[in-house]
Amino acid sequence: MSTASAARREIPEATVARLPLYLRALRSLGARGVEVISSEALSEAAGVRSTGLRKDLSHLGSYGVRGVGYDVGRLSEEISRELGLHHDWSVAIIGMGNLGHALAAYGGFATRGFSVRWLVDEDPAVIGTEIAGLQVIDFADLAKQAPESIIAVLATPPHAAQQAADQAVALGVRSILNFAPCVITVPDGVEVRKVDLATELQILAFHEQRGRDGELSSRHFVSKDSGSARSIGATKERRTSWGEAP
Ligand SMILES: NC(=O)c1ccc[n+]([C@@H]2O[C@H](COP(=O)([O-])OP(=O)(O)OC[C@H]3O[C@@H](n4cnc5c(N)ncnc54)[C@H](O)[C@@H]3O)[C@@H](O)[C@H]2O)c1
Repeated sequence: MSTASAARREIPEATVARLPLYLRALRSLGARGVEVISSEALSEAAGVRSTGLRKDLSHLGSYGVRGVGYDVGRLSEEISRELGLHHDWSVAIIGMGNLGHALAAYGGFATRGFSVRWLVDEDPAVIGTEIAGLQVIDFADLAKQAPESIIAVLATPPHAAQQAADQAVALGVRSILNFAPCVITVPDGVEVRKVDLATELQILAFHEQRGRDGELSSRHFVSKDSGSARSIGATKERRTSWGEAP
């Protein structure tokens, strides 16, 4: 199938969200010299059910070879292409406080095809300073320097996030990763993804609490205040079925 027709193919949002998990697992397998992988082993490596994985990959037109599995290199290529990772993306971080500093200093984006090229702030005391080898600029300079297609990472306080998003959108930004704990409104055609560690912690707390409640009720012979109950909620060690790489 041509790249153009692949680009037109509808892929469910839930599948798109899992593609990076498959890609990470495949790259790790490839780095360890694994050339072919069964759907079961790949699903385990990615932490996804194998039936879901087969369905997801069928959206890409990848069905693997029955009884053999998926070619690790080829599938990595297909997923990378589908995710648009065959060229570098330029990223602007907006809000250069604690989080902005940490994100700017993180080297892991570049190895995955995302170059942090602009650091933006509105505070005159911050503008002009150098962070991780880049000079912090304001929106006016971003407008002069940035090409059309950039991804904006919002790391402003929540009260400033909407204004910062509006300014980014006015510059033509169509992709925003929002770290601020608030909802931002954007016009049609602009994609917003949200990262919120506090929400993830709350979900973990929910499961931790459920696990503890279940443990306590099933282990009714252990007194709650005896101090003898084991720690609970530990995750089982995951084992890969393809064994260790040579
Ligand atoms: N998603 C997460 O898991 C997560 C984790 C930590 C922090 N946060 C959030 O990230 C944001 C930043 O946190 P922080 O500790 O770095 O804050 P901070 O106060 O240290 O830094 C915020 C920076 O944004 C700048 N700023 C404010 N308004 C701006 C605007 N309109 N345009 C450009 N820059 C602007 C400020 O000058 C400052 O440099 C907060 O919203 C915080 O809640 C999210």
